Amino acid sequence: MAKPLTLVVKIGTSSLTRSDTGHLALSTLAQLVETLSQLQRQQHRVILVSSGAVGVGCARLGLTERPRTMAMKQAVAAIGQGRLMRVYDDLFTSLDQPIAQVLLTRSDLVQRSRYVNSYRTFRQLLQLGVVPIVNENDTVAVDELKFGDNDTLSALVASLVGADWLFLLTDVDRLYSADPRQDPEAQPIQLVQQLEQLQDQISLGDRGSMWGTGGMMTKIEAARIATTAGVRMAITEGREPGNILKILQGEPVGTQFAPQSSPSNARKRWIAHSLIPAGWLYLDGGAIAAICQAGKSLLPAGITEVEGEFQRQDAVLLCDSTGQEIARGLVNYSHSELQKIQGHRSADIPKLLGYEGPETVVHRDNLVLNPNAQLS
Ligand SMILES: Nc1ncnc2c1ncn2[C@@H]1O[C@H](COP(=O)(O)OP(=O)(O)O)[C@@H](O)[C@H]1O
Ligand SMILES: N[C@@H](CCC(=O)OP(=O)(O)O)C(=O)O
Repeated sequence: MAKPLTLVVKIGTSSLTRSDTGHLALSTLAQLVETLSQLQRQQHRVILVSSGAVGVGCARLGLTERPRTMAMKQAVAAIGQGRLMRVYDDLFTSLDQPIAQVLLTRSDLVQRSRYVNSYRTFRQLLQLGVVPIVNENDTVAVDELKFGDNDTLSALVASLVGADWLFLLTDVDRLYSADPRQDPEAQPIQLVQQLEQLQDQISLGDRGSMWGTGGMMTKIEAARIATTAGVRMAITEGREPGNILKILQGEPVGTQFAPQSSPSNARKRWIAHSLIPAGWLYLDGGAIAAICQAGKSLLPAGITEVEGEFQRQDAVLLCDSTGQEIARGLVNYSHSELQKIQGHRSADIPKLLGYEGPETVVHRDNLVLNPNAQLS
């Protein structure tokens, strides 16, 4: 038997619902459930990230377009999520496959203790042979702390659990050089080895289908998060969930994205992808060489400028003089402390602050090089 893999599968609203009526696409859902149950029986660990709460809620209320206000979106999602889970439970139960509902907000992945807790819950569910079904907790999420779209959420979940594969099921069969709905000349893209090369090859329509959010833009962002966390990714047709099996057998179906790095440790993945940076530290050439080439920690002497308001242990971006991101990490000093010690030797910290502090501003264990390098 093939080695058991951890697989995250995301299905978008455009595949779950019929664009003509807004009703659930039951045959797609049934095939998806069959495919995931089969993978589970083959000992793979499967997580489903399912959109659709807003779409299903709208259909329930007979709304003909996506709600615009936050309160309406949250109310509609509350209506749709329960109905969606009921359909999943009926379908999975008929194949004897237990499921669980996991609703996450961005803050669950920002705070270290909640991130670790979420990881433990996923691990336990997978050990129990359960398929967790994940969605954003739309009903309580606030604008500043929203994933915003489930492409990003699914990539962060894949990074959290250290998945082998992330599959994005959508209403086009793959990524094209341009939106195929608008450009009949759009060329299919089969394999993406390096995300930065993609930038010159494609143009992305700025919106998705009528009910989807984000279009291809958020799928490319998901690819950046997943592949830099060492996860392989594929974009494929949602109406053909069996494509997942074909891709796992090595068939060139959909668009596949090679991992950009070997998987880093879980703490570094958290720093790189889950945290929301609160400030910027601009570095001189010596500091950049020390952290990039020699793998050293960041010392106050190499900082030329501090921007933003942040506290100790917040996440910050480390940039060169042009603002280009070099790395990101957890900072040992607040912005006001750093303004006093920037450009100085570590030995002078007690004199400048009036109290002892760590020698490093960002310790190398809390520093991740170039998490965004692929798109910069
Ligand atoms: N370069 C591109 N290649 C393929 N599809 C694209 C591209 N640019 C934009 N799109 C659009 O993205 C849509 C899928 O995104 P979206 O509607 O958000 O799906 P989902 O609900 O699955 O997240 C497609 O229907 C397609 O029209
Ligand atoms: N959390 C929202 C999904 C948001 C979203 O990303 O939708 P989609 O682009 O269809 O995957 C919902 O359940 O309706």
